[in-house]
Amino acid sequence: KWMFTPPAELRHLPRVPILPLLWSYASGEVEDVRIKRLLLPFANEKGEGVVLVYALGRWIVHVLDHQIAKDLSDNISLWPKEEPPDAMLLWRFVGKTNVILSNGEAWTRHSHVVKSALTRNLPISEFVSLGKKLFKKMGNGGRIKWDDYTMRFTLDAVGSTALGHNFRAIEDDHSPFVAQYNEVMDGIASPLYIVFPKLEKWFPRREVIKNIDNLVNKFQKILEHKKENKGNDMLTYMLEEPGMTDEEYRDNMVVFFIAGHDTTAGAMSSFAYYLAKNPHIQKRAREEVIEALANDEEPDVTNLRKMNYVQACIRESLRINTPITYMVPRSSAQPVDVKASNGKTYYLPPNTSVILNITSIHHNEKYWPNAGAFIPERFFGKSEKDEIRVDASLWLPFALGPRQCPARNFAMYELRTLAAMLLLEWEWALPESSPHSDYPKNGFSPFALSLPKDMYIDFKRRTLPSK
Ligand code: HEM
Repeated sequence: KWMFTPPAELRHLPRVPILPLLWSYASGEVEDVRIKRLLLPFANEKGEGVVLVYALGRWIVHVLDHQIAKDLSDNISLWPKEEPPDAMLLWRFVGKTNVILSNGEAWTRHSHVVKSALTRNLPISEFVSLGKKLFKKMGNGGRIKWDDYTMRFTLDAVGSTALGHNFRAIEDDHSPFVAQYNEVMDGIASPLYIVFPKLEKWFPRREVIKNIDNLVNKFQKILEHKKENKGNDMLTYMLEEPGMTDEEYRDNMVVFFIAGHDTTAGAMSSFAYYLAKNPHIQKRAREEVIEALANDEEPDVTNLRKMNYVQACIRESLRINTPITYMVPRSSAQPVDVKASNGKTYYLPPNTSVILNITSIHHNEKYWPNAGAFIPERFFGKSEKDEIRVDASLWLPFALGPRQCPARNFAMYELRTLAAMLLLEWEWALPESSPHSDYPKNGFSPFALSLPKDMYIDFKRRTLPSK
């Protein structure tokens, strides 16, 4: 028996061959490529709905079958989120009592407050004004590092709509908040400490800890300010819901930042990328925007709803380069037999770490023929007007069941607003010899995010800069 043998209770499960996996880790391959190259072909060849994958010193069950994914997601009391390693510095930043990490009754309480804050208001006009700022910064266009611009846009979007606070990520290249936030996230995500969380105890990183505490303090100050100065933002709405401590309010605000900005930015980068690669799709989407806006100057909830094709392009971007590669591990205290759509059952012993693998479901040829191709028409029925309802267990960028993303409507409108504005005011193409010319190259992420990195795009103005 060697160190890569799974524990006895898991050995009955099909396991992805270890050598190609180790090679993949050693060569720094990103998650989405590894899934499409190793996990998915292995599972499909054997007709398996779950596979065992070795990662970070342990064996984890990945779910690739949509039926199992759905059953697990629907039953959140049987399948709570697993508690991640104690020592991780992430907890110092987000705390443990917030909507994304809690389970059971605590989760119900947090989720109620967060959902009601998110549904009070759809801030489309705020997205429009941030879009204008972004375009002003883009000047006359040229070669732009689009993943950086989308990140600044979504940071300001979540800052202004969630906290009612302007972090000046778009207008100020040296925004102190952006610099500090990035430094903290880079520190937390240091690969060495992710692989060996115990190092955090043995060799505490004082500089990183100081940065985190400073940043948490900033959020605390914003919270105190907000109590006296109510606005039209989620924090104000949350404060109107009783039953949370100051610490819990603050931790949930940090959660909004972490969950809300990279994900949406990645989706926006992918959207522009696929339309750059497919000029005919870009052209058609633009024609739709021009027609839907008609005499309106700006996107609003009514004209955005007329942009079915743009919406399909966004949904297809979220499928093909899904920002959250797979979900946070779940584990059940009880033994469970799970049943795949092909009838196979798998026995999962108590306390097994289970991961729902979104990328693998989005790239399964059985569900999505020609899965590697960007085809917005997948989301239409006979005509563009009759939008089909895709089975929610096959298109799951926002997850499934009670714990799916509470901000999916917010994020979709944020994406639709910027997409419409972009199509109206700009044309864009991928530079010749772009490293992304075959497929979008995502950055390395210890948090299972698949986000295009260093993605330069050439932009050309269609209209005069807005005043
Ligand atoms: C395109 C953008 C987005 C994508 C693809 C996305 C995707 C997801 C996914 C897959 C989950 C489930 C994670 C899991 O259970 O393991 C989730 C949860 C969550 N998301 Fe999003 N999200 C996006 C934008 C946002 C935004 C803008 C916010 C906040 C303003 C947000 C807030 C949250 C929160 C609070 C949760 C935790 C819900 C819970 O555990 O009950 N997300 N998101």
